[in-house]
Amino acid sequence: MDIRIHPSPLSGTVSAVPSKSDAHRLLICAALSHEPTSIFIGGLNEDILATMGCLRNMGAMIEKSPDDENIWMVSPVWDCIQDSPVLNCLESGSTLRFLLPVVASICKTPLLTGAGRLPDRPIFPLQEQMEAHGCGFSAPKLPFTLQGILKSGLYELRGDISSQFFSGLLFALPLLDGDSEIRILSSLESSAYIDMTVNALSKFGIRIDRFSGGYRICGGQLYQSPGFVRTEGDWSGASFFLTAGAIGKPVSLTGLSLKSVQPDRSIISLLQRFGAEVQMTHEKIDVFPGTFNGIDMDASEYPDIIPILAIVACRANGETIIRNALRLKLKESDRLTAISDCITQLGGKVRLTSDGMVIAGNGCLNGGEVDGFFDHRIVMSAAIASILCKTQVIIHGAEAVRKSYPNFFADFRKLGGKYDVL
Ligand SMILES: O=C(O)C1=C[C@@H](OP(=O)(O)O)[C@@H](O)[C@H](O)C1
Ligand SMILES: C=C(OP(=O)(O)O)C(=O)O
Repeated sequence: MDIRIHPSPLSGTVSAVPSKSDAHRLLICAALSHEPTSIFIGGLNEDILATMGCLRNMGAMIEKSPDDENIWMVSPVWDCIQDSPVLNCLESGSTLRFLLPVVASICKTPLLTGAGRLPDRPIFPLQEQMEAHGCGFSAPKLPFTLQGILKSGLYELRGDISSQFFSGLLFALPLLDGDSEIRILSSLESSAYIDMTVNALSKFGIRIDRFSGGYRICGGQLYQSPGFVRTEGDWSGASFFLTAGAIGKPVSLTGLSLKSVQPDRSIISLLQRFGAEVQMTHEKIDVFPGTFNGIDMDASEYPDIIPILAIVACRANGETIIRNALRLKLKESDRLTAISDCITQLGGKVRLTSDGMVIAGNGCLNGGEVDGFFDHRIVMSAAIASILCKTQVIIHGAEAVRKSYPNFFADFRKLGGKYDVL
């Protein structure tokens, strides 16, 4: 689907969509519990559906409540566990990397598969450690079958490729006989995503001990359902419209928790560093434009908001430097190449560096035709970039938004955005 946007500022209020990061975690914990759990998820997307589909095939029942279409009733996998389930992770890195160690702990010969760029996204550090702990892979990349139940023990992983390897192990290791330890080799990036996992696990009675070099996990723990849990609003999806408020006219977002541990809540302090004005209450967050100056930022803790921050940088005066961003190459697209291509096509100035990029902002962009790179965050960033453009913006492959935010263009229109589908 190609979309033509006629530039105009956005303004008004939208509600945050549910966080897929939170939903994946709550669904997995619920499926591993010994009692049913009801989960409030205020809307689905393709990645959440991928996790639901995999858990169903492992043996969980996941059904919409007859009383409320946003409540999903999850019955444990244990009631109907399958020996050889097929797990189609679609394009969801989280689904694959979270469920790999989990399914290897409880199913004998699962088959895992995926779509889009997923088979080419790295799993080798996790794979190596799983192989060293009794689990064989039929192939180095998707699709593959696993053989042999995972064993407890000492796991050693680099911390600078994906935090999702750690999250996956933290879901699985409490289920095993015997205690385990995960040691972090190298610096740990995206650490707040692991905090999100530890947080979700604690809601289900699972204890993880953090020490300076890693995590200690007692084996033989039981997931205990809290009965009902609620998925948080998504700071990552909200970052696009919060940015619209910063670079255009005021925008408000509802449904976001100020106490959330989601790393992408950093969008607020980063927009403030650029010069935006932000007012926050428990009900809503209002973002207003300001005088923007370029900043120097480290991308290692919040990789998913870097594409939209690169667009903010085009609005600023002077240079913005983005450092420690190499992990962006390992996402749904090579996001460093994709976002710099988008900025260049729209008439902005950007250059790639050895670990990120430098953007020379001058307040506005021209407009033009951009590729969405089959990547939801690139499509949404390009749509928000149109606010800075003088002429129309055509985005190819705009349907990629369904991965995390299927109603993105409906909310864009609700805020006054003007587009037609070509
Ligand atoms: O744990 C999670 O929910 C996520 C972790 C991050 O991945 P990496 O740790 O691979 O950077 C992030 O990019 C992804 O969108 C979601
Ligand atoms: C990278 C992302 O997700 P995942 O790794 O789960 O595919 C994302 O949503 O930006």
